[in-house]
Amino acid sequence: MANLMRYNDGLVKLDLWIRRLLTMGASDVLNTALCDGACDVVSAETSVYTVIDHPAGVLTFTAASGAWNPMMEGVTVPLRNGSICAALAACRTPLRVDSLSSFCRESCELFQVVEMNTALLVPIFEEGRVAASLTVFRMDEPFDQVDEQLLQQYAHTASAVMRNFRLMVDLGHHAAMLEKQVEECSRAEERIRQMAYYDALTGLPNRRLFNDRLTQSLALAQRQKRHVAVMFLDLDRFKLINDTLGHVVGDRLLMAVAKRIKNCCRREGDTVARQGGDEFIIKLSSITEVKDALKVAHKIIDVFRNPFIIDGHELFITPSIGISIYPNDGRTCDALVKNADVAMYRAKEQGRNSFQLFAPEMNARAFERLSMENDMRRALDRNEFILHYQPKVNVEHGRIASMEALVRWQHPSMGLVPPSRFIPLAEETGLIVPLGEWVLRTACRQNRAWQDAGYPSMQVAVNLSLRQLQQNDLVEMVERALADAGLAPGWLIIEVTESVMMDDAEETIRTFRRLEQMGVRIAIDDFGTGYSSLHYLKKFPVHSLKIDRSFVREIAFNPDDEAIAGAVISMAEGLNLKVVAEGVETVEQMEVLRALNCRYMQGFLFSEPAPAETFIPLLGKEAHSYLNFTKWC
Ligand SMILES: Nc1nc2c(ncn2[C@@H]2O[C@@H]3COP(=O)(O)O[C@H]4[C@@H](O)[C@H](n5cnc6c(=O)[nH]c(N)nc65)O[C@@H]4COP(=O)(O)O[C@H]3[C@H]2O)c(=O)[nH]1
Repeated sequence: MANLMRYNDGLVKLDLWIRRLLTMGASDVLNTALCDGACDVVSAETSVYTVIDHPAGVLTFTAASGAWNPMMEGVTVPLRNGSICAALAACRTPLRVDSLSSFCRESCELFQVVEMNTALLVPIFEEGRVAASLTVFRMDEPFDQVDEQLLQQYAHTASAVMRNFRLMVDLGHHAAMLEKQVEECSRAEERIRQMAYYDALTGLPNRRLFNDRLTQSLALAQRQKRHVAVMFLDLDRFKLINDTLGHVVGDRLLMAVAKRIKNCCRREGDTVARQGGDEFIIKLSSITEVKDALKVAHKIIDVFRNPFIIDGHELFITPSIGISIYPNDGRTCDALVKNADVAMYRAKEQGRNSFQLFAPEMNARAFERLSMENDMRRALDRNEFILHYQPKVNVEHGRIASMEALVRWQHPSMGLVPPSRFIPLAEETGLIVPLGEWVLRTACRQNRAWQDAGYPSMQVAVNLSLRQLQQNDLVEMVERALADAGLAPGWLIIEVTESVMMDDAEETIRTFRRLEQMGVRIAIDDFGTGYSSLHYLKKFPVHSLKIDRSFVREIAFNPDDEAIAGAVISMAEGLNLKVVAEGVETVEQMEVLRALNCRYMQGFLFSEPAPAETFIPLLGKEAHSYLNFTKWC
């Protein structure tokens, strides 16, 4: 009887605690009922997560740094006396089991406490039956880093534990109860561990487990004076595959990629983890010198040479890898991963499908990027951008057929900066939107001014980036720019790369249709470098396509490039599209292209992009006599 009273007393305490949570606000409870005799559980460093499973729903509270906030206000339910089913608490600072146990013993000293590896189970009896159970899980992560799915799994486990308890107690299996319960909880713990430390899609360790292992390897490497390599791997153009072929194919590709990478890193001490999205991180702790890490990087690049066959699609994808080495490139997990990431970006800039070792200058580069971003924000107001124009020539008679406007930045200290150095940053930061509008307006105005000055009328092409294409009011912006410049829409060509077009193909088709209805012409830039989806090509209202420079470069002596260019030209003819070959630098290239029936060409052979003043003579009636190719004309 005394026991029962004590149990009931405990239950009332717990109920009181939860009632206080509901009525007083959590922070007060924190300092009163919950902390009662258990201050070590809740400190400024501690996050606590509580789930009370109730027949009418789940009540959830979160706490970070000691402040409690209701997380899911919508599901707050009133609790009836004695209807508490389960509670769950998670602490940010790793708590030793015995300190948790003392917390429970002290605050609910009358409860029977079952200790497990990382959890405590506190059955709460009422009149000889299990009325509730308090399940306390220990977690090593701050609450805000624990994902929702995992927390739900905890809540689910807590209530499953309680149900089993009730059942077993009801059946009178008191003796076996605790043992079975521990077993059940261990299995649940294993499931939770799997979710907490492994990536659900690929089964690889996740970032959390990776950090744990890296921390251990670094401690060992420090004692043994050895190296540890960290690699940051990002798949090139993965998004394109995801967007064109769908997430199911994308996911399967990631699984296959994970397998191949794992096969390259099989030594003891190697860990391949998924960082998220299409990013992987790798730890190699068995290396004796930097060379060993480079060998592995080579091996990884090599295993990507063969295509991945996913759902009947033959997919080619390449990785970009950045490598940092302990202790030279960093002594902590964060520093090593960050520097490997910086090196990975460098690998991407260098043309993808490659790896880069971290070098301290790269951080200087990151700093340079930051100051460049700041400069760029001011550059528009200061009129530091200028346009250069490059002719597209009709090689049948040597006259300029149209021109392309290419932006440059006249930087006060760096001089003339080419677009390759600032367009990607402008895209990343969103500055491309105002900059792109400036380019469009300036090119339209310039074209109109040349027409007014009596030069032969011709189209001007302007490049459009992904960010601009995603603008809701893009069509209206183009319309306004044309109207303000007084230029008829037919004199404007919008150039968009294949990959940008495919980012959201259906939306692009809608936008292009509206532009086409307005009279604007559309060209596909860098054709052949993206997915070259013929299915879509037919659907896009485009008027011309530009054969990418990479096919033109070796066309005079590489039969494959010649065959590709030939195929593109005949296909374009079939679809009634104009073809422009980009990057024509030599007479030989021009001859091969001409033999393939390509009439329009652009490249240094004819003229480099030039500022408006220098471009004017090319516009004259005698245009061909000003072009470089008069040499062979
Ligand atoms: N090696 C070689 N290169 C040649 C030859 N002929 C022309 N080029 C270069 O090829 C690029 C053609 O432009 P793009 O493919 O649209 O590629 C452009 C375009 O994607 C982007 N870009 C330039 N201006 C703008 C702009 O106003 N807006 C946007 N969104 N992108 C722009 O920057 C890229 C690079 O522009 P540029 O440096 O001006 O580089 C230009 C041009 O200078 C040649 O014979 N040989």
